[in-house]
Amino acid sequence: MSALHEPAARGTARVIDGKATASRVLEWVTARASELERAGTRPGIAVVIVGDDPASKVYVASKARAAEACGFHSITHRLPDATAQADLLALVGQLNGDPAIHGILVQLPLPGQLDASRVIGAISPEKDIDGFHALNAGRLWSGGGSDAFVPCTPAGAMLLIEQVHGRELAGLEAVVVGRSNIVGKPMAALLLAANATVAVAHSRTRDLREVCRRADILVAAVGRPRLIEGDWIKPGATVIDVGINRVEAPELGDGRTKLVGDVDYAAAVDVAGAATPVPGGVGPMTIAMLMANTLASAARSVGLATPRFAAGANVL
Ligand SMILES: Nc1nc2c(c(=O)[nH]1)N[C@@H](CN(C=O)c1ccc(C(=O)N[C@@H](CCC(=O)O)C(=O)O)cc1)CN2
Repeated sequence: MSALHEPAARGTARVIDGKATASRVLEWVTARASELERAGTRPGIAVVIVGDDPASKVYVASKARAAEACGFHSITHRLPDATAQADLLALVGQLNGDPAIHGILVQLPLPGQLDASRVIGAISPEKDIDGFHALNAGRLWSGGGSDAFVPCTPAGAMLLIEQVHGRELAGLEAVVVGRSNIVGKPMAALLLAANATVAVAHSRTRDLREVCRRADILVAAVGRPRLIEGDWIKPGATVIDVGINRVEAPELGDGRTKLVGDVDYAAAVDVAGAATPVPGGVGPMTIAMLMANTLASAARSVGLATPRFAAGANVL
């Protein structure tokens, strides 16, 4: 085992600071965007939100703020809850043809009358900064990574893993708990592309605890508050918590709530070598990587190579 892969001693998990890493990515994007604009292309992003989901409204506002801070041209389309599929598809079609827009994103989840996979399928793959279009998913799985837009949450999680292990994960076992198209599956593809040995576990996996205990890198993305307990974690493992669950917090009084991940963080830090907190771990990386994907799209639209941010190994 190389020095980079050596686990920390029990009880001393390093905190992987997603907020700080996201700031570094955003600074880097801002600098590259300004160079691109000086060369004649200002990156443009369009965010579409349908309905009034409170969390979605917060995320969309954060995306618009980040885009403006990066110097992008940014527009947000807010559509009513009862929007018809045809109207949403018409808007996507219009944005596909707008040369000032390099990245299009439709905030999920969508109201029940709308078919998310048809809407995602209507976004031009060259403007699909979420990386959810089947063509980009296929490119990711078939190793055509340089042309693919990689979904933002897994791409951000990989940058956090890179800080602990570097880019080469050969010899390490990774377990991804969760098999969504947005996180679990692309996460597995990225870990595999970095040469980790990858297992994807889910609600029907037999003896999930034992499967998790094999992991040198454990990624939790199931949306079940504190599902992963301390004794599910291999001592010294790197634990990446993608879950963002709002739970009641009686200790705060006044019926208040708080965010927790899919991992019991207090227990995990006693066992893991490194771990992401919630909030402040993977979450902030999602928006930073969205800005990086928009920058990449704008660069590609004028035939330039895709600019890439490198996190650097063992910088924690
Ligand atoms: N079209 C998309 N829809 C959704 C995506 C997505 O990537 N594309 N992901 C999530 C929501 N999301 C971005 O859209 C998102 C979630 C969480 C965070 C974040 O920064 N979380 C913070 C806590 C924020 C809080 O206090 O509520 C953290 O974890 O520290 C950013 C973006 C679903 N929909």
